Amino acid sequence: MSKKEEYILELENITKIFPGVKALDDVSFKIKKGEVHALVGENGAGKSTLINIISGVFGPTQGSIKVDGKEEKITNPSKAFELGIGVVHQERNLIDTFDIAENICFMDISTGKNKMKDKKAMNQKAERAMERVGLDLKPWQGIEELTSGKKQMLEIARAMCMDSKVLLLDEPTASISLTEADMLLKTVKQLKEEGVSIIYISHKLEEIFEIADSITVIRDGKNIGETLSASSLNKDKLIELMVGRKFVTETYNNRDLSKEPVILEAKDISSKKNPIPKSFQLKKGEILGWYGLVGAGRTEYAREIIGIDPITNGSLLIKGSEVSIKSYEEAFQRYKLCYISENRKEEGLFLQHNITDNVGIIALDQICTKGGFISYRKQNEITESYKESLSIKAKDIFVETASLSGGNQQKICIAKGLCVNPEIMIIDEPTVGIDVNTKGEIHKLIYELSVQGISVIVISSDMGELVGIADRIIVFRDNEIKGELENSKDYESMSTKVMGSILL
Ligand SMILES: Nc1ncnc2c1ncn2[C@@H]1O[C@H](COP(=O)(O)OP(=O)(O)OP(=O)(O)O)[C@@H](O)[C@H]1O
Repeated sequence: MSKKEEYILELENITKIFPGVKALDDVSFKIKKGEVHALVGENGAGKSTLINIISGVFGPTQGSIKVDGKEEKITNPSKAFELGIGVVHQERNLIDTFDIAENICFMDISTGKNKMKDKKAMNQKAERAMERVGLDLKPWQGIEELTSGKKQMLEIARAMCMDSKVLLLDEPTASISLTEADMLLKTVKQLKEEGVSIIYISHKLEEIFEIADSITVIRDGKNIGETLSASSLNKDKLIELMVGRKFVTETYNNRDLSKEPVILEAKDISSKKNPIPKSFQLKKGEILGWYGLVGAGRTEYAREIIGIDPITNGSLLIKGSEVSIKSYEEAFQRYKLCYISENRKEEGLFLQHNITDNVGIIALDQICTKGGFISYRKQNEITESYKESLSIKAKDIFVETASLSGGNQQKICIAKGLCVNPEIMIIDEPTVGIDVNTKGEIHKLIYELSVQGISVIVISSDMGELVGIADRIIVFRDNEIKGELENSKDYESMSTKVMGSILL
């Protein structure tokens, strides 16, 4: 077989320099037809930059790309589409004013193949695409009301129906349910059988070992060694290659919190949106895990507690006194209760603003002078101190937050939460899309906050995460609390108990 036939995509000596940052430094790898090739590396290693270069979002500073043996200049996304390169980026790329079929057939519309004239054909194409990924929606439905998991699956369906020769998937399972993820992995395997080549990025290493044939490790923008066959590696070895040293998972021992006072208590609270009553207690300095699959109703419950969705029945007590929180502003200003959203890009940060402005907006009461002026000196001092204490990796505090890695963005969200001197923190999916090393750092941070006396609720779909750090775990399913478990810190026995509660 000639080289032209063997490799569908070849990246040669790709370098990308952003102002002040060398995101990629001489990266090369090749991918064969019908191969699943994983790209792994820590947050900020340069994986998404590579995906953006292959899909024509921006060009490389140096280096070349060959598609099917021929050198190509992929100067824009339409060119990538023409070459048979489909992509699902980390950020959602759907148009709210388009219905499902129009979103799925977007490239047909924008390249003039179907100028929305043949709606029936579009609907049929959308139905076939959705069936392929197990989405049971109508093609004429709007997309605004869809959950982020469904939107993600829609983008995957769209990329899959483009008849791509190469499909780029950048963290496709970060915000979808386990069932959806299973379906996605099955579809990836099926596409591979059909001869499609797939570049797959994920921080979930189990997935990598389940589907990848070959793996390229990127560290600080550089290739680490040659492309490796997945079967020659194990998880520990892969982590070592990613982080550049032996990696040891920190363990947090069980604590006796029986004498600590209850800080937050919900007694049978429910709302219009979520009428099933639920109760729990949170002690001072406790880490309480809320486990459940995506869609189990945990975020909705948190929204009731922080005053976004009004509680219609039951009572909420803070330090023993019944409270009625009317807004999130009241939650954090008056009750020192802060919430860190799972959706850091859309709800957690002003992405086009720098780090110090993101922190300053929350710390206004600390940085405003008596005359109402902002003290930028004070604002920068506060931001610098969080940059230091949370080990936020950025050139300086004036860097645009959009350009930072997911892990560093998450730390800025935590810094913003800390600005209100919280007594209670609810952190929703703290490590989605975060690499194994930074995940460890964030767990340590949460543990340290709890040792300082802050009570933390961690909402997570990652059982390993909760078994690692939580003192107790509450299990959610279908908007109900199905169980409450002391954490033995033994993963096997906790999984059995959690699954037992879910199935009850
Ligand atoms: N538009 C940009 N302007 C400036 N710097 C950027 C830009 N995009 C990315 N970077 C920087 O390039 C480097 C690589 O980022 P990239 O997003 O490619 O990493 P990643 O491996 O995909 O990380 P993650 O796993 O968090 O998605 C980082 O230092 C990032 O801050």
